[in-house]
Amino acid sequence: MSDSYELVIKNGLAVLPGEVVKLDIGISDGKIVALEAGIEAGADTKVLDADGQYVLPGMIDMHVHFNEPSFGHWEGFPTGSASLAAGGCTTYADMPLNGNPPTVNLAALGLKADMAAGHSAVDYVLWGGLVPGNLENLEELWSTGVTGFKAFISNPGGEGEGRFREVDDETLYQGMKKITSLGGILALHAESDEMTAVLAAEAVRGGRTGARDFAASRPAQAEMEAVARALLYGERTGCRLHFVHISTAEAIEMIHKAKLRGQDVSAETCPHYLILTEDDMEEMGPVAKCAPPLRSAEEREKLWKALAEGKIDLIASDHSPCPPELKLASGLTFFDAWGGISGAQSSMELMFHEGVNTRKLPVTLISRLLSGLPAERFGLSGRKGSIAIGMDADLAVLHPNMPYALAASDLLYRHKHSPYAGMNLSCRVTSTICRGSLVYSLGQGVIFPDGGQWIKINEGQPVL
Ligand SMILES: NC(=O)N[C@H]1NC(=O)NC1=O
Ligand SMILES: [Zn+2]
Ligand SMILES: [Zn+2]
Repeated sequence: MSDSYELVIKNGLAVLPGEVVKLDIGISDGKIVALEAGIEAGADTKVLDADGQYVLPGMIDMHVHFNEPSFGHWEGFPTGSASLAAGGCTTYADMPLNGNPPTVNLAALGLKADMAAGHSAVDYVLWGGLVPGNLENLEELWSTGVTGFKAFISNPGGEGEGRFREVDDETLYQGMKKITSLGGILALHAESDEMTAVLAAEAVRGGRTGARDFAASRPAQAEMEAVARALLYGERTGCRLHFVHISTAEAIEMIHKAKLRGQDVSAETCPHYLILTEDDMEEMGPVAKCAPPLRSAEEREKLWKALAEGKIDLIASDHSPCPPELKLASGLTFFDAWGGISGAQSSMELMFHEGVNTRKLPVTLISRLLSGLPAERFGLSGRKGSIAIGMDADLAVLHPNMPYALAASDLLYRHKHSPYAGMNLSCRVTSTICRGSLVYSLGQGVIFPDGGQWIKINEGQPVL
């Protein structure tokens, strides 16, 4: 029996659903096949000694922008996925923007899938988009295996003819009806375009173009108004909803109340809203610009409280990279600079560092937000998101006490800028395993750069 394992991870603290147990993990054919103390490795078995380290389910990052096709010079599947492998992520979801053409019909999905195939270090799923004029394309996207649909309620920015556009209210409503009929789910960037557009224009007209002016142009009520509207439409259409990158506890509370009323809705936040503040945005400059913007330290504390109370469903990075000149070129105001934070490589370390080591939250809670809950919400939990017999062997080994200063040169992004560069972290991902293959180790870097597979959510199943 022992010879049949291809890999055994020995002596680690395995983060199982609800408990942490010191045991060995036996892996065969890319699956977890044994969970017990004292597994014996055969002569041909590779052994990874995780003594003193946590073995977590690999992160499932439901929100990255890798920018292909056409904007691979901003990021790309090879570099983006390598950075995720180095951060303990084993499955990610690529957004239908900021590549061009955006993923809003079958042809564009095919283009993106071709660019990803053979170029990803870890597994992935792909989002389709809901935009004005593509209602008729949602069914073909869904039946081909997209994980769900993404729409913007505010202007997504970006470049190029044919770029992704925000939805008008009628498209949002009709889109929800259609997605309900398919059995799909709609992810929303929820900020009021009315409010943000008027406030931004006023600020720019008045010459108020600094970091704090940008933050003031996208206030909490812009997020709350868009969440309220989408919840209303969701209630009337029965559409399953997922709110991406929620930045305020008030909006989390609105979503939580909708859940209690019986709505099928989930809320995501990102490490940057839990770690950084508006003060950091002013100090660091556009490298820390994102939308919704970073908030006050007080707001950040309220978000941690909501997280500890179980009101947040999942953590995702919203890695939205760009070339440095779009952040830093001389003459760019804060409003002109690209809005998006490069952070995907650091999500697990940041959440462990701040959530577990500093704030003393349970490892099982943080792990569930990074892996278990996203898997359950997006139809992956039969294969991924937890450490259990029969699951894909998607694992991250994390040393809980390995202080290091994150250097720009550690970042595997195509462009090595991030608000986290220079930060002192207390813990470190030392190995990442995807379907039983070691894809990253601290000593060797990214090892298996092209083995990731597209996990088609709906493949082979009739569209409801
Ligand atoms: N277009 C795009 O990626 N926008 C993202 N960036 C950001 O900071 N928030 C977003 O929605
Ligand atoms: Zn967004
Ligand atoms: Zn995004």
